[in-house]
Amino acid sequence: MAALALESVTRRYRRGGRDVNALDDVSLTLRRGRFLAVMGRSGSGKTTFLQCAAGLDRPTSGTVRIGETDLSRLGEAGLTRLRRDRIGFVFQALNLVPSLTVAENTALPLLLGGDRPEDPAVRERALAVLSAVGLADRADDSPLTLSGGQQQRVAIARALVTDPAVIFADEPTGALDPVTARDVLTLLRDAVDREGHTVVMVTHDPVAASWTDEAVFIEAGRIVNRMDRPEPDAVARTLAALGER
Ligand SMILES: Nc1ncnc2c1ncn2[C@@H]1O[C@H](COP(=O)(O)OP(=O)(O)OP(=O)(O)O)[C@@H](O)[C@H]1O
Repeated sequence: MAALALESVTRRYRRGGRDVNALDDVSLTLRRGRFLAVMGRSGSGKTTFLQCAAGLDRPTSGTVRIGETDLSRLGEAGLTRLRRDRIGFVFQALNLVPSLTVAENTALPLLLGGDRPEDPAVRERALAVLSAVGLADRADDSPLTLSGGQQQRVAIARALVTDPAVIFADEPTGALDPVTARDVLTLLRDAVDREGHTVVMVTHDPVAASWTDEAVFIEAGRIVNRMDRPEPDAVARTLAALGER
């Protein structure tokens, strides 16, 4: 079964007195255990794609499914629960809470879901995912004492903690140096290969895209190209060609 399926998804905005299709009739199916890159120039619709696919925004028309759940059938409370329990988010802005420890930040989706902080299973789960990202020894530190790359690893641990159906990452390496970016991409790749997770990553970077199984290229809200096993040079050429269309 598909982890994520979009069918004819359109998201229309009204801007300056006219309608703009930020997403225009997009269909896409992603199997479980796959790593997808979403690429395109600035303003092409990548963020809108991610927001519609992750239940942060509602399409004007079309359907989005996470597993068997049709998002359009969920009310606001149902969507909030789905985002908390079945989706993992990794953003460029790290969104860690400075007053909580690394372990508490990691466990946050569980705590928001009603698990009790003193429940030993909660800490155990947080430590398990922190050790998967190599940070178990920093569990009781403040995130403020971590480097940017380490903070991004905590964000990945937090995205993994609920064992979500899909992890959405928006430019997760955008603010990192190439070596640290490589560490973060290795973790996402491992989450797919070892744990069978499904990851959707928005990126501008052809090297980051080359860590994925498949890239889709968006232009003016439409998927205009797809590539299996993307290689950096081929991705860079395809991106450059988008600019020339
Ligand atoms: N809330 C909004 N109201 C009106 N227009 C919007 C809104 N959000 C996005 N758009 C428009 O939709 C189009 C796609 O925007 P989107 O943010 O999805 O692009 P993007 O590919 O993520 O860009 P970037 O790489 O710069 O983040 C743009 O033309 C943008 O101006």
